[in-house]
Amino acid sequence: MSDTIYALATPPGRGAVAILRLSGPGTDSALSALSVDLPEPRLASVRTLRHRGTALDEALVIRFIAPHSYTGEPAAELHLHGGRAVVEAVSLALADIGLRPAEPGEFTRRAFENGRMDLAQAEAVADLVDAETSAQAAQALGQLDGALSATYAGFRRDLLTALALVEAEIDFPDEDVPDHLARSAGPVLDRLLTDISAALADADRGRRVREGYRIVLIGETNAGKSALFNALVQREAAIVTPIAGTTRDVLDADLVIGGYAVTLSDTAGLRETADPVEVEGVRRARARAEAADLRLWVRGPGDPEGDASDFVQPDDLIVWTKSDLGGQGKGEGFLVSATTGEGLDHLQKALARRLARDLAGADFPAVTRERHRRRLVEASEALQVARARLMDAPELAGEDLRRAAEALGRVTGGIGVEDVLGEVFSTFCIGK
Ligand SMILES: Nc1nc2c(c(=O)[nH]1)N(C=O)[C@@H](CNc1ccc(C(=O)N[C@@H](CCC(=O)O)C(=O)O)cc1)CN2
Ligand SMILES: Nc1nc2c(ncn2[C@@H]2O[C@H](COP(=O)(O)OP(=O)(O)OP(=O)(O)O)[C@@H](O)[C@H]2O)c(=O)[nH]1
Ligand SMILES: [Mg+2]
Repeated sequence: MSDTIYALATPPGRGAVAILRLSGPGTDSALSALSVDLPEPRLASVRTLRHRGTALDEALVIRFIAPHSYTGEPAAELHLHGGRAVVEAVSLALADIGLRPAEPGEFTRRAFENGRMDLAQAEAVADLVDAETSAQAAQALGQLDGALSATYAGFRRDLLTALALVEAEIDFPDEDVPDHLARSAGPVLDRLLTDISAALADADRGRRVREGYRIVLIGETNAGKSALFNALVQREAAIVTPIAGTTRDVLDADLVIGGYAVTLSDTAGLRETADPVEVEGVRRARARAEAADLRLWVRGPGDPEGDASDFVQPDDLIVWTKSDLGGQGKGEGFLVSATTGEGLDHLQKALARRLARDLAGADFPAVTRERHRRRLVEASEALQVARARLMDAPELAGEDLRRAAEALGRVTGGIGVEDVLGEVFSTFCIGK
């Protein structure tokens, strides 16, 4: 049996109301120990909390009985007056009564362990608490609602159908014509492989929403990258001087464009140089540009005509700077001035359109974390091996399918292959 835990559910410090949350089998006795006459479950009730003869607060108490609580255990919330002394006194009283301060994430961990939510939903709780943009919140809420879990449940259903067919072939090999397996399990596996490849091809979308879309400013020294960076983040974050080679480190700033989280990076200007500090800066600039989701190729009026194919990609955007100096730009791209602000609005709108193009999708992404992507890759690899062995070595194919099922199962956690196989097999007739 688990112990009974407590934690402050609201931010630390002074506030109008502070909420202490309790969960575990000792919840009701803890309430009684605070001389609370137990309220009706789920009915907010005002009670005076006392400990060792002293009144601590007049609190709003909500009591939950198992399994109808967030954790699935007996639980309670103490809505206190949000003064530091009140919170401190009630916390000390709970510890004195024998409750233990919760570890980070422990309430949600208990909810997971008690089957109130799966692993992907538990991750969604963390994402929702961390969400700072509307897109992050919407994605986390969808995942909490089970959208990601449903995708994996679909994959597993197809996989287990194929596995059941393979197992049937192994158990009753003589009853079928030789190409039975290829005809029955083959198409199921092919469709699943196609669906998983599509999910992997789309794997960046969920990650870009959750972690932020990475935009990197890249170009020659003195092109005006740092001035543009400052204009976009609306503060003097980067040093701007007329000296070529001013920026050496990569400078990151978080911003929100069109409801999406963006990490914008300013980098060292690209040039051949003997200065070892700048050489390292240029190396970092290139590495960042390569890893980015979008590069803005920043070009000054005096920049040489260059072939940028080793650091920009076809879908990247070109920004011509210093339009106030009379330059018109030398081709396609956006014409801006960090000094006057000309063209910035236009550029920002184009960025918002690009974000919407890359991040908005009709379907909920199958991947919002690297962990999900790795499991999908694992499953896809095992499935390809299984597909190739289906005819000649059904026993081995069966093992590969189990490996794939396990990889997929780990995304949402908990469900063993055997459990679900039992479910699938129960719909089959004997001898079929
Ligand atoms: N005060 C408060 N606000 C909160 C939470 C909380 O725990 N306390 N939440 C926590 O993060 C979120 C809400 N999530 C919750 C999910 C389930 C249950 C719960 O008690 N479920 C029961 C009863 C459902 C019902 O009302 O019918 C159940 O599922 O059986 C409570 C909160 C956001 N707001
Ligand atoms: N008139 C004008 N000058 C600009 C503009 N943007 C940048 N400059 C000037 O151009 C020079 C170089 O600007 P930076 O932003 O430091 O250029 P950079 O690309 O970051 O250069 P490195 O860090 O050396 O790679 C500075 O003197 C800026 O004041 C602009 O829009 N208009
Ligand atoms: Mg710079």
